Amino acid sequence: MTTTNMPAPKIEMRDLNVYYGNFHAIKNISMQIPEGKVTAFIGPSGCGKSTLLRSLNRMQDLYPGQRAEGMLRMGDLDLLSRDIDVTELRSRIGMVFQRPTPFPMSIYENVAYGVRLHEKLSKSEMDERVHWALKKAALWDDVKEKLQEPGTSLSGGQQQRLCIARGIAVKPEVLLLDEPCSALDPISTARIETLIEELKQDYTVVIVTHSMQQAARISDYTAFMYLGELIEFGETRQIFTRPREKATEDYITGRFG
Ligand SMILES: Nc1ncnc2c1ncn2[C@@H]1O[C@H](COP(=O)(O)OP(=O)(O)OP(=O)(O)O)[C@@H](O)[C@H]1O
Repeated sequence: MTTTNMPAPKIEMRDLNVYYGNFHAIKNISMQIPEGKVTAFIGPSGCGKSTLLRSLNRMQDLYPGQRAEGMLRMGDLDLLSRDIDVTELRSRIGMVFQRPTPFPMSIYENVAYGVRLHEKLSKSEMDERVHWALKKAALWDDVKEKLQEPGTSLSGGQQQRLCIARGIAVKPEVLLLDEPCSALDPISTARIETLIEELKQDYTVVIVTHSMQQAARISDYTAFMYLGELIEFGETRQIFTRPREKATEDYITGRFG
């Protein structure tokens, strides 16, 4: 499914199907995720948003019995290939989860850990990278005096920003966010939303959200899913003001079901 005047695609999928055993979770989805924009996946619980998101960086491989078929590419890279190096892939397509998941190590190490897996940096280069990522994640001022304290000592909102810092420290091309604000208070949510707006200058962002307001505020493109199908995909402004499908309209106006 494409829309007019769409920016260049970063990730393309065609007739993508994902199964858990016999259960058909993602049904024939075709979509182009635009580069340098924020794309939101919305839809009622169980429609397949997280499954689709996890398929993009093969986090879905961790779910037993799952399989994916169809076409899914980032440039020339076949994202469904058996031969893909998933560790390398996840450094190019990073992910932040619903609940903040800091590693049981210091704030500094939380950010440096992933970088060490992929790059050989000197101590000063690593210090610079950690500083850069924490600043970009709007966390530096909160933690600059206590980088050696455990990541788990931070508040929930700070932990989520730490996870975003960890995600961007490896300089991915795409950042996947699976309901990143669902465990956060409104102030932390607002900070993360501002951060996402800034991140799209450097990254392609895909976010799963249950909040219509959040999708409308921060995304450029929106995909509405229902029962594993992509019902409508387009510019967020169009989806929220002139949806083409009745189901989309019912969902965004809260009349669904
Ligand atoms: N590990 C699994 N094994 C079997 N079925 C699963 C598994 N994970 C998800 N499913 C099923 O796949 C479908 C899509 O689930 P998914 O979590 O992707 O939906 P979602 O739209 O992200 O839901 P929510 O908004 O509630 O998080 C659901 O019917 C769900 O029950």
